[in-house]
Amino acid sequence: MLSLQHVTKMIDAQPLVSDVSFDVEKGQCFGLIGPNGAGKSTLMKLISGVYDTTGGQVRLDGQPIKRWSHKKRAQRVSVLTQDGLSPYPISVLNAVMMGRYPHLKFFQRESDDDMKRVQDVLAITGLSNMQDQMLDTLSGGERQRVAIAKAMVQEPDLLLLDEPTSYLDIGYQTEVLNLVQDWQKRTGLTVLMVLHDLNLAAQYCDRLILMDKGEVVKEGTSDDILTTETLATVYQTTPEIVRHPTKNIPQILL
Ligand SMILES: Nc1ncnc2c1ncn2[C@@H]1O[C@H](COP(=O)(O)OP(=O)(O)OP(=O)(O)O)[C@@H](O)[C@H]1O
Repeated sequence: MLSLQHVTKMIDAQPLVSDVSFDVEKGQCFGLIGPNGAGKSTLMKLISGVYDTTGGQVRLDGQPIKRWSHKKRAQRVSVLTQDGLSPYPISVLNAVMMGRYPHLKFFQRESDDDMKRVQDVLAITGLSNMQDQMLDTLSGGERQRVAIAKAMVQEPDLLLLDEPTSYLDIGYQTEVLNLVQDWQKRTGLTVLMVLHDLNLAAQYCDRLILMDKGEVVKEGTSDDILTTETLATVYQTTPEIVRHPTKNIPQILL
């Protein structure tokens, strides 16, 4: 579904991302992990089309996304960042409705069908009773939920999340990731997310890609990646690895 082939990005003759290749199949959730400055956000910008690649290609369903129109990209790829939606004084309903815009023609008004999709998503995300509330009166966690609802009504094939849980307490962290996971299972959505929390990455991602200095160090399951030896090669620490008592996945202790 998503295929990166020898993707490289240079800025001012500095390689920010070097020769990165990997494939994500439809319906999979991949986690992008690695230390600060590893190139994760740059890679996300290359995939979403914010940056052009200096070398190599990003393909979606076999087609180079570089050649896609902005509109087509907006219909198929949705991006969620750590900040969620900015706290503008617009209602939750209107903010979520904006997710339908890539599907509307110029000056076309939202149809009853668009409104139904929005109402369905507000119900799924538990936002129905907040739909008239203004975004700038919501907490960061609530705004992140609105951002997910907006992404859902966009009905993308690929969801890119760049540290979606950074500013959230543990309750909201699991809420946001559970919402994404339920959505993924319901629709076959493909997900690529940057996470600093390696324990959450192990719990929510099918496979992990460990990056350092702009390169992929290793790709594999959480069992392949979350080992003391592998993590010690890129993080300046040697964590203990334990098994999650009920989920049977590796978890780290510092
Ligand atoms: N526009 C830019 N111009 C020059 N250098 C940049 C630019 N954007 C990022 N960099 C540099 O590229 C490197 C990778 O940055 P990037 O933000 O992709 O890393 P990251 O893995 O997402 O880091 P973090 O986990 O800290 O968010 C860093 O050294 C950063 O300073």
